[in-house]
Amino acid sequence: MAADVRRPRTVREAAPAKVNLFLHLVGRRPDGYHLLDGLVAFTAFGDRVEVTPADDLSIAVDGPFAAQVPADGSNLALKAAVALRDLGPSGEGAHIRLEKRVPVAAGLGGGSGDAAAVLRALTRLWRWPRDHDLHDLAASLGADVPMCLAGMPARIAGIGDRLSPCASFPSLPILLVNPGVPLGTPEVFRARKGDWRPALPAFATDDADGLLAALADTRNDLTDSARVLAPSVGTVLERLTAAPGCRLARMSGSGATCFGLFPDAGDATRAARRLRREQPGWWVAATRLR
Ligand SMILES: C[C@@](CO)(OP(=O)(O)O)[C@H](O)COP(=O)(O)OP(=O)(O)OC[C@H]1O[C@@H](n2ccc(N)nc2=O)[C@H](O)[C@@H]1O
Ligand SMILES: Nc1ncnc2c1ncn2[C@@H]1O[C@H](COP(=O)(O)OP(=O)(O)O)[C@@H](O)[C@H]1O
Repeated sequence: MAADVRRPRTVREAAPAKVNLFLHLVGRRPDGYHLLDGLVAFTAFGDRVEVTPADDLSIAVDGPFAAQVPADGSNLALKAAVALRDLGPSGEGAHIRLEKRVPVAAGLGGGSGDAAAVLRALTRLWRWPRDHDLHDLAASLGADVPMCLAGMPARIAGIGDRLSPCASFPSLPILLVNPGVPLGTPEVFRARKGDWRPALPAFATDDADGLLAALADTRNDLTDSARVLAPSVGTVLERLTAAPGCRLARMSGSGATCFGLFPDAGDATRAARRLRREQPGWWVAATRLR
């Protein structure tokens, strides 16, 4: 029997939620973009992307947060597909199904993660060489897209587009909590006041205790401006800080999602249950770093 050389009918890719474990602002470029020093990691929780062959490019969005994102050419997932197709020789199409499970404008890199997952999925569907370098294409879609394309824990520099992957990383339980207030990234950067910091030297991220100790000397420099725009960020941080077993409570990216790191998964699950009961309007997800 001849080998099956047909194209795959469906390719699925995860779009994990991104978490900024710390985020320091170290300067500003003439074009207004901020220079960052940070540590980014991904969670076992995220959106899901599925691509199937089609003549043209199209997208359909479902899932709990589908109503909050456009299902047209302004969706970053479809923009990524168009940019990739335009780079290739054959002008192929695909239908994209996006399951939107991550809250939108939430500091979890939702749109960037979707764009990165579409790039991974389509290069598989269209059988592009595995080593094709998509960094510049990803960077043209957004500062966060290259880190989402790499999809691994990394120190970040530049405007977030320069990555130094971490050699090893603990699979710590993490609780993600969003107070249900969308926060626009440009508005939060614009509202930020204060000086620049020097970039930190590299530090080890091999085990939970070492990582938590190193993170104690860091922060998210966008927290104060996010709190001014969305005071409920402060309430979420207070509740996470008070949760038994929470070793670090902090905002991710430009907010408003905050996270708690818990060495014990049982503590994270119990805190999630309590917060869901007491704050039914909040979005709460207990997951792990990966
Ligand atoms: C803040 C971060 C931290 O990881 O995450 P999110 O809160 O978006 O998840 C990112 O830097 C967001 O990256 P991303 O959302 O891809 O940004 P872009 O679309 O390129 O830029 C949106 C706007 O944010 C501001 N921006 C973004 C990145 C950066 N290093 N400096 C900036 O000042 C600029 O005003 C820019 O016009
Ligand atoms: N696939 C997508 N997922 C989320 N947001 C998207 C997407 N495509 C476009 N957007 C738009 O991008 C903006 C930022 O959303 P998102 O990427 O979730 O936030 P953040 O940058 O805070 O992580 C929103 O205003 C949203 O309408």
